[in-house]
Amino acid sequence: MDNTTDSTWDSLPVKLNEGILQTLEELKFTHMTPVQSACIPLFMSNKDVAAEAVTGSGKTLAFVIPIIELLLKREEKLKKMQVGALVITPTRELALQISEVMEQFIHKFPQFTQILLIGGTNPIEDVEKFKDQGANIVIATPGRLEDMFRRKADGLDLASAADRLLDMGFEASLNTILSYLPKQRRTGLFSATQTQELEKLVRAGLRNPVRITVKEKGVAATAIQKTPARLSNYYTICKSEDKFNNLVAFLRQHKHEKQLVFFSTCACVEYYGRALETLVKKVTVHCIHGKMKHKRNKIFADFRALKSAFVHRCGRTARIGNQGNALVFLLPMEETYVNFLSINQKCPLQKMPPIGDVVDVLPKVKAMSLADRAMFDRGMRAFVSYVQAYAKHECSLIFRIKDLDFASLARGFALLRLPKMPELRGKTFPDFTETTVDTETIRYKDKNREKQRRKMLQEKDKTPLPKKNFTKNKAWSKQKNKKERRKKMSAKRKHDEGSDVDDEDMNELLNDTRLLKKLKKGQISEEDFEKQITSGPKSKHKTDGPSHGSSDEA
Ligand SMILES: Nc1ncnc2c1ncn2[C@@H]1O[C@H](COP(=O)(O)OP(=O)(O)OP(=O)(O)O)[C@@H](O)[C@H]1O
Repeated sequence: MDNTTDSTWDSLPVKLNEGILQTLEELKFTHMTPVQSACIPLFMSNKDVAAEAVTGSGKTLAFVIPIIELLLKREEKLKKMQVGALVITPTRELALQISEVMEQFIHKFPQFTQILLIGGTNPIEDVEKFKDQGANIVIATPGRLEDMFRRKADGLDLASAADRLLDMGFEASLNTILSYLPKQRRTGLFSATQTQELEKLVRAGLRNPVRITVKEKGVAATAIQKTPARLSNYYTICKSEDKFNNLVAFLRQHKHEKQLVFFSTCACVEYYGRALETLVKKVTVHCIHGKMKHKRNKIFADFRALKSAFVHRCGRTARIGNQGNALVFLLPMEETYVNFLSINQKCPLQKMPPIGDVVDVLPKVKAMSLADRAMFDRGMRAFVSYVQAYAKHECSLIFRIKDLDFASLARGFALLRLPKMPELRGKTFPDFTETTVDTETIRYKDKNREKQRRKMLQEKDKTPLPKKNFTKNKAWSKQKNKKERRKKMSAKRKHDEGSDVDDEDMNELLNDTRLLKKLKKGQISEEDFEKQITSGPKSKHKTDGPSHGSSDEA
């Protein structure tokens, strides 16, 4: 094992429980990894620990083992519903993985129970499960945990005896969670990278923590690598409009490997995921993103169960002993990001030779949008979300929204037309050709949805437009009258001291409003409305032309 130290488990200052040693032997984990040899003794001597170690470096056991050891050391035995340890992690997937590792180790200790509290299931079921099976170790995501804390009324008092680890990114709920935890506790914080947010959390949740930074074995202290040694990172440069074509070509050439494809937003996953299902034949595509409520856990389990080699993106990838590759698609103007990653994040990327056999699949994606309005909607949403995410990129010096080629991007998203959004307002895009098809005519494949859309369109047609639009089609001469009358009204206002509108004007205004209301209720026809509203001056200011005054207020 490349990433382990020379130290075996029995070299620890405090001997580990026999049950734990047996499991380690069964797993053939003979030596500790650096993060394990640093953290385990610290927890065992009752210290708080803030550890930063690369992904795949064995952080899970660095807290799972001490959790069990500390629970075993308790003088008072834990009652069934008494929480002795709490593990909080940012994602459901990570929670699931941790609970699997925990399970491997606690099955030798039947006195302990664990419960997984993650989203995607009914919280009531979790409450029932908790009451029924109890749980000494809770592994949770922050949202669900906060929800459970608040259920004190249901007879569940998680807060009374909770303990342990925190993770990043959910500051608000983590602070709430911290407020529920007992002051007397051991706390550890494990992360792959150090951020300011995390630092705040260390200060808020840990007491005089010992800080551990683990560099990979054999890597000089000056060039700490934050990605696992067995993960090779590649990048390729292509224009916005070529990105998806390149991705499809790459996936078609790597059909027999398991891949994780990351997009920048949930909406992009929804859109491109559907397109990939159609375009990369004989491959199962699972879409998974944060806005999915229910299916997420199952999809993740299905994906993990697939048997094939691995090609993955950095992050949850090259585990100890496993090989992983990552490939990132960058725009020409984003190439400086490679330097940034190499210097700031200690994450070097190698340039990959251009992908061969790239074919233009975008017309097929367009055809999908033309065939189903749901796909058309997805494309529009994906584009908008991408632009918004780009605008918010934390590295805005490199990812410059103002330099983004929207026309090329829209072509790459296979859009039929550009959406209306503030970022595009007032700009023209001669390099983007809209479809000649009226996109309003694109139908939903789903019959009910289409029926509903038609109904809504009809209703929209029926709804009277604001009065100013009614006058839009009026004879120009009348419109001119109106303009002049408005001008005079405003001149009159300037003369009038006190009230802007005199009684008669006010009456007219009220009368016009009444007419409009009648029209909206269908009590008069549009024709009658037009007639009455323009039917000669009632005003004392006869020179003003047809009575008016309510057009904008209506
Ligand atoms: N001492 C060890 N010897 C051999 N393999 C180990 C050892 N400790 C952990 N592993 C294995 O290494 C892999 C990575 O460990 P783990 O998931 O804990 O990494 P991690 O640091 O938590 O990564 P991440 O940041 O991605 O969550 C796992 O497959 C685990 O079973």
